[in-house]
Amino acid sequence: MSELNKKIAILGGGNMGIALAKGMVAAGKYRAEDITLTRRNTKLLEPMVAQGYRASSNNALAVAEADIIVLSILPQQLDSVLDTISESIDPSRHLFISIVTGVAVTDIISRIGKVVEVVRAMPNTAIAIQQSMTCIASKNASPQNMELVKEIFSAVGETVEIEEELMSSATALVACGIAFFLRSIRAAAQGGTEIGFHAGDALRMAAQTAKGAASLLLHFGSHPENEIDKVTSPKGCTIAGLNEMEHNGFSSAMIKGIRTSAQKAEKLYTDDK
Ligand SMILES: NC(=O)C1=CN([C@@H]2O[C@H](COP(=O)(O)OP(=O)(O)OC[C@H]3O[C@@H](n4cnc5c(N)ncnc54)[C@H](OP(=O)(O)O)[C@@H]3O)[C@@H](O)[C@H]2O)C=CC1
Ligand SMILES: O=C(O)[C@@H]1CCC=N1
Repeated sequence: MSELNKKIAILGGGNMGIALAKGMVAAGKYRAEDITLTRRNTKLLEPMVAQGYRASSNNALAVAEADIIVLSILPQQLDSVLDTISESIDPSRHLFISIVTGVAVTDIISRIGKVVEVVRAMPNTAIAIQQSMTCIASKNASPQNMELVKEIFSAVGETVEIEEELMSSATALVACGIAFFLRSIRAAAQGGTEIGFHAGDALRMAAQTAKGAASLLLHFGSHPENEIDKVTSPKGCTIAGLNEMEHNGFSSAMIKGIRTSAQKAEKLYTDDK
């Protein structure tokens, strides 16, 4: 069965569920009519229905009609959703993709009570514009299904396969990371406004500069310090600004924030029990 013929049920049509659905269709590999999004308040899915997607509040029916099931609910919503779909699951047919933070493959299997293939994926919100960084891991998926999941997420950005044990770290670095970089861009724009630019101009200038910095690393495959060395003139203003930031804990704040996020991600599901 080609990807274009597979039916997909995205359980949890919220921020990520919608972004994934849109990204998959925009990438040209999937049809909106083959994707069903579920949520309890289906009224909020009407704009998606207007674009050809299917919407439902019936998770069990959506699963029964699908080949691929994407779990995109919050960790604290997972158990009740799995309980409502367990009878509709056919392990010989269904492939599960879970983007739920902090939930292991074994957690899903033991809640369902059936040995289904589960691939965990950790994308970020840039999936909406096919610019996600998605980390993928599984303990029990076949190589073919791993390949299929990689293809799905490659259509909406870059992918990397990691050990499942590193999934919480991946959550902090790539999923939460979007917010961390956005906050640093906001801070740059606030600095820009203080030194003379209108807020809108400062934000555009900061965002394009951040894009340029990331693009340099991705284009040359270089280390940030190599690129920084090219900016910092001796006795210049860049090193003066950089050192002031470091004296105030810039790198340390980012490192500690990422570590705290990873620790929180690891406990999101279990702490809720
Ligand atoms: N946001 C992000 O950047 C990222 C999030 N994640 C993970 O992805 C998952 C989804 O996150 P996100 O999209 O941000 O969260 P949202 O809260 O936006 O989406 C969750 C959706 O699940 C729906 N939902 C809740 N209960 C049910 C139910 N019983 N049946 C069907 N749908 C239900 C909610 O709608 P309703 O209330 O109408 O039912 C809501 O639309 C989380 O596990 C998160 O940790 C992973 C990577 C990045
Ligand atoms: O904040 C959260 O818990 C989710 C998981 C990763 C990004 N957002």
